[in-house]
Amino acid sequence: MKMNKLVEALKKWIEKREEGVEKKGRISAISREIPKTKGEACSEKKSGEEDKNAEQAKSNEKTGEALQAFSEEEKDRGGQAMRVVPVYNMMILPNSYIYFQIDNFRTLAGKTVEEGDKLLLAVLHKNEVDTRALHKEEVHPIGVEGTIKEISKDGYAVVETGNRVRIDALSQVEGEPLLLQTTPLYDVEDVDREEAAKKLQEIKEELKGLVERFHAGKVMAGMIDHHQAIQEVACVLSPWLSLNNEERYRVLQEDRLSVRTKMLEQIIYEYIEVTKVTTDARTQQQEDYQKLYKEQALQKQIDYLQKELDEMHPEKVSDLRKFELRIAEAGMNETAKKEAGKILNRLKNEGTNGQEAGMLYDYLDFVTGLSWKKEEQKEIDLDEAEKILSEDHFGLKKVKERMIQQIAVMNLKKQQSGSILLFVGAPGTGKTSIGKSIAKALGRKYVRVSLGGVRDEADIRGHRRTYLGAMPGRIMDGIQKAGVSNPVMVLDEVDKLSASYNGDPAAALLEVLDPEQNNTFTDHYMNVPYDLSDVLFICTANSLDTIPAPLLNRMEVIQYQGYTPKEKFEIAKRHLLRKSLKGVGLQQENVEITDEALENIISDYTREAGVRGLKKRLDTLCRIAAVHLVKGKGEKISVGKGDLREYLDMNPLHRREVKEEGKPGIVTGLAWTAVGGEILYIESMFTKGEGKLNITGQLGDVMKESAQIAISLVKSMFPDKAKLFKENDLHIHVPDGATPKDGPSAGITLTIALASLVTGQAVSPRIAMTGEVSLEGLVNPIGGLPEKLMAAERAGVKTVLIPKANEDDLRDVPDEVKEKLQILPVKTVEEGLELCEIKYTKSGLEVV
Ligand SMILES: Nc1ncnc2c1ncn2[C@@H]1O[C@H](COP(=O)(O)OP(=O)(O)OP(=O)(O)O)[C@@H](O)[C@H]1O
Repeated sequence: MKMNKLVEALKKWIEKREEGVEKKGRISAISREIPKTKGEACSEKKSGEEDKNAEQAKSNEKTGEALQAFSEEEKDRGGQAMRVVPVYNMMILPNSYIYFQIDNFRTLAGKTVEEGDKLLLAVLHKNEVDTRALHKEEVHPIGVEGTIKEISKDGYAVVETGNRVRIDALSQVEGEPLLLQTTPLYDVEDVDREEAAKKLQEIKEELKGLVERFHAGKVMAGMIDHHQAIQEVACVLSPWLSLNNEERYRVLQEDRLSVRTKMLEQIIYEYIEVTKVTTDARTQQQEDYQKLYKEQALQKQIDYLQKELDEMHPEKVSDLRKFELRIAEAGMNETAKKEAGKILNRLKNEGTNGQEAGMLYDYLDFVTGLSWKKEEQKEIDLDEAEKILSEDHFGLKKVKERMIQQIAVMNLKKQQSGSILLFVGAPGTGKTSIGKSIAKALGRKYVRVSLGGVRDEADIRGHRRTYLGAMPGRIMDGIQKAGVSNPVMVLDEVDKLSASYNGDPAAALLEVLDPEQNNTFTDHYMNVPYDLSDVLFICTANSLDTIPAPLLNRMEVIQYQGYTPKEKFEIAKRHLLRKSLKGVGLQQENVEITDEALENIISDYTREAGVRGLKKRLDTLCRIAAVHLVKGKGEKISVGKGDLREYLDMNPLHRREVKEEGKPGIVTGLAWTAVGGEILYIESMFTKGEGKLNITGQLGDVMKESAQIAISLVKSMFPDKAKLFKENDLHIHVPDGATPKDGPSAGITLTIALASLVTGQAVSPRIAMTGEVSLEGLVNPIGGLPEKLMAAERAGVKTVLIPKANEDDLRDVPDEVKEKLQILPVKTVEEGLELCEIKYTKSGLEVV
């Protein structure tokens, strides 16, 4: 903008100047090019003497008293009052035209400047100087005389310069023009004029070539043509020259015309070259930008047209295009987007019939099918959540309470996930299905991932794509099925994971569940990170024994105790029957099962801690009702206790009930199994022999050790009977022979069985017991107490001996079970013996 203004102003001025020259008679080109020599300057001075005298008089008049400031001597030496225009970083050359911005010029020269005013251009040493009180030391010794040729309305002042002068003295009275004393300086004319004219022409051509690239190129080229001397060109270019003040002054200082001309040539050519390079670079950059903008604009147009076409013919949208759209819209992170883009390009290059096309296609289909967007955090109404949980599941108070706590914390912390819960319990106790209700209560998608039998790390983390038939892992597969990034994911049967030579899946699961790492979980197949931090993980297991400790550490265990017959009855009435009816398309009124029949199904046709078997029996009854209905035998079937044998087509299950009568050496024990609690008998017997020990019934190492402890304890408690162990072989058996059993909790049962054997005193089969025993005879705590007590109650046991340390666990035992049992906590084997009425004296001598 500024440059354009300057160009305009210059143009006008040059036109005007040309007119003036025409009128007055053109100044010879040579005289402009080559400054006047001393002789010429003198002769010219004479010819214009009259005018000059008049001008001088006018100037003197203006300054008046200011002249007084010079000493008489100085006045004699030619001291005169003159307007001094101090300049800085400007190209000041004799016999040329200098262009000033008008405002700037007025500041430097004074407000009252007029066309025709004489002045002296002095070069400052420093930029910031108080020009109203200028001192000789502040200006360079050589200046240039000049006359104001024009003060244009366009905002420019033009000064025509004359000779160089040496500034001998300078004096200033504030508010008055400067007084100065100068001596004219004459150039040493040592140039060949013709040669100089030729060089000037060359420079002008070069310049014209350069300005052609500019916006106002034509105007500028015209102006260049009018320059009649190299110094004029240099002065016009002054604002754009990258020279400092001193370098500029050095040109002015030079007396020899040949050297000065060379300097100027060099300066101008340098300017031309630098400008060429920068404009070339700029043009290149502009071209690059233009190309980019053009490309973008074209791409936008293509996208728009493609979209229109796709909308008109959705059936014709190609798979590649579909992937393109899905990648753009999926909300993927940068890495995933890049990877998907790369694979899409490979697919494009390969073509749909290429060797790898199938694999590439599957990959894109998978990653673009995932939801990458973060789901919004929902505020969950606790009452509503509680209601949903209660509607779907009967009982399970502890689980529901814990879940409500979790939701409250998630609400407070504005998080979508929280602690990882591990539901442990017997099959069919509702561990998996409550996960679904939790998802419903949270208003989130539910997905179940079964980990049963997983042995390969790749099952969790996926196969690398280089494998033939590579697939994503089960976790990412689950996420894709859920279609959201924040589902409730139930990892079923984490206790059934096992390590193999293909890596440890539990270790991979650690990464999935660890909140520190799971926001960048990288499935090998996807090869890009995915944020799992919003997924609410719930794990289920039947037992804790096989879960690796590091994995267990990350979870909060919630035990499922198994249901009492009463609870099963309620579950069947409220939930299972309805589900079974729905499963076969019947209504409530099509099947009537009497309460007695239902109780009988629970007691005689199922033997389980959960309700899965019960559900199967109800399904059978509903199927029979369906056949009945379809055959037109009636709208409804009624099922009473007596019909069960026929309808269920099975014998009542053999109920493990306690024996009626006790026998020495046989004692009732309690066991915990993955399917709930069970009663078992420890049987012991002496046979003729020589002190050998026979253990049968598939007992594990720990249980065998418990038998050894029991023998040692009995020997020490009944020393007089110890010889029995030496003289006879001892056989210990635990039915069911085919079921493996292990664990230390049969310690007390084994000890009392042996005590009963050696003393010949029978223990009532209605007394059952559980507890680990130490060599000291102390009874230590055991696990699974609620299940064991439920089993005892089912089997008709009346009294149960439990370790004293397990007393607290009685809180988890249903009241109806506690009501039916006499539960006796014991600290030592001695107490146990007493309660079983085995006579025993501390000395061990008084055994009856
Ligand atoms: N408390 C309950 N209320 C209502 N229905 C229940 C309850 N407990 C279990 N069920 C029902 O029993 C069936 C089996 O439950 P589920 O599959 O959740 O058992 P699970 O504990 O996960 O078993 P597994 O350990 O074998 O996986 C489901 O149909 C479930 O709805």
